[in-house]
Amino acid sequence: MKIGCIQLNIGLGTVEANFAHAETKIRETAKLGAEIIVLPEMWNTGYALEQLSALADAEGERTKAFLQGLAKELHVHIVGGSVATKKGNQFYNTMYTVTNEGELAGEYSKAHLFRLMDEHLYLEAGDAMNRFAFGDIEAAGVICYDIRFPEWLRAHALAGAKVLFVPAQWPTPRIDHWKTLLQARAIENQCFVIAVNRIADKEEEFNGQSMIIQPWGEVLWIGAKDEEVAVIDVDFSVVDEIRERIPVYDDRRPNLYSGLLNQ
Ligand SMILES: NC(=O)CCC(=O)C(=O)O
Repeated sequence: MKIGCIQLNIGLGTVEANFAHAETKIRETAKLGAEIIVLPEMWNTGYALEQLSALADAEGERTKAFLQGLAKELHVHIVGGSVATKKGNQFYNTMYTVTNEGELAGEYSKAHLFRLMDEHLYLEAGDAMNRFAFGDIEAAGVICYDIRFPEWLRAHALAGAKVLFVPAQWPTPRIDHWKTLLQARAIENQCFVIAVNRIADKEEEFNGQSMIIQPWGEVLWIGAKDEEVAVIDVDFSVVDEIRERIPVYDDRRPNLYSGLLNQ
């Protein structure tokens, strides 16, 4: 399966330019043969949180139509990163995934809000999981800071996900955390992790280094520190083989610790 990762350069609050740029890059990635395309976090607005009432996508309608139209036309599955949305009177950081037939496969609002970037002051947290499938590929999606919560990713793996998609806006000063956490989540859940970070000219420092990690922890690809489109071939069938080799899921002792986590 060919995975197209787009390390998008996102403008702060420039919604029209961001949509136009995303479209150009999605078309370019599809032309390179990608079968699944992945975008970064909050690509419509960047972290223009103070301007959400003017900029957020009402009920995600524009984003859904945009992604569904391109997915169908280009016959490519899209993990639509995430966008700032307004649902009812509240704002969210929402991921939409669509199949290559243009069907909405998943909708998820970030469950863990990142205080260091003021998300808790402007956004509401989502409270539902994000499991979906692209054909026979069982997948899940979480957003950026969510990767610091291993229980949350484990819950998605226990629900059947074999590939975890992680759109992000992860700043450069903590890029070592990013790399280590992603690798750990892949190894402990025996899943593929496909994580796409953004690029920025202004704002905080964001310099990509997106990653595709296979379930044994091997890094199959790491993105450049600049805007980049990459298409990487992955073989999802190794998940089952690795889960048989070290049967972590059979050896779990949930009775021992699930109560302890519930506090
Ligand atoms: N956008 C985010 O959730 C950033 C998370 C982050 O930087 C972290 O260190 O965690």
